[in-house]
Amino acid sequence: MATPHISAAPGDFAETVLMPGDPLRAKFIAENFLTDAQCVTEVRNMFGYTGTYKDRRISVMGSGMGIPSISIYAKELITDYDVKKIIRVGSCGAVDDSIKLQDIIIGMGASTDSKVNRIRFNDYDFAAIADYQLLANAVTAAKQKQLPVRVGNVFSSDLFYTPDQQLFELMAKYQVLAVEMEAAGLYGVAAEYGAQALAIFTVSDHITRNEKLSAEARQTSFKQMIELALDSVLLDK
Ligand SMILES: O=P(O)(O)O[C@H]1O[C@H](CO)[C@@H](O)[C@H]1O
Ligand SMILES: O=c1cc[nH]c(=O)[nH]1
Repeated sequence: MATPHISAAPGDFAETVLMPGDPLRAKFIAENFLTDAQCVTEVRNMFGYTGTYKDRRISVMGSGMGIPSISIYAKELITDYDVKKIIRVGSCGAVDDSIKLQDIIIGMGASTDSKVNRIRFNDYDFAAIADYQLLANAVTAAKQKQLPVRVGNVFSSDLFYTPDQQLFELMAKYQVLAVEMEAAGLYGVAAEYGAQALAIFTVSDHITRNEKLSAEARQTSFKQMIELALDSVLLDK
């Protein structure tokens, strides 16, 4: 049955869904990495597709920007479409000095200034963490490709344009690698509804060094991240 935000029919989604923030990145992934991809939902232009990657049925759907948006789609995919695994494939802004543009980061945990996990966890601190098996598969796939990745803590911010620039120094001091806007919410939803989740990022900006990827470099490095995510799914038996 359709939900308020997803018009797909039962069974239209695969067990695993890759989720970029941008619905056009979902379309790009479906058209360039999956075979026989069918569009299964387009409510609000938040496109979702299901196709095949190396004989494995896989879906890809945009999440929109920010924790409220990904929380809606992730919850409905899990509770109404029987999705078991969600892998966010996003961009991020690095705050750690040792990280460079185009690096790939795997979010082992996600700190946040959002209240969502406190709302669901009786106002206690909830450790928003990746699913261990999905994380281990992504690290194994990266090793097989000889693709260097950084694994660690990211910060899911409610504000893209934060007025508090000192926050970035605090993050770096606490070994947070990068800032993005959804992982802590995704990990909270997965915990609440018994699913598995992981977030992988390409570094598109370096915040403290004020650097940005060119459009061309963004495309190439997203490709590496997407192939890493897809190949990590194949390691899942
Ligand atoms: O590239 P995506 O996946 O959208 O991720 C990042 O980009 C958006 C901000 O520009 C936020 O959604 C942030 O998390
Ligand atoms: O949330 C984000 C994503 C990419 N780059 C940033 O600076 N912030």
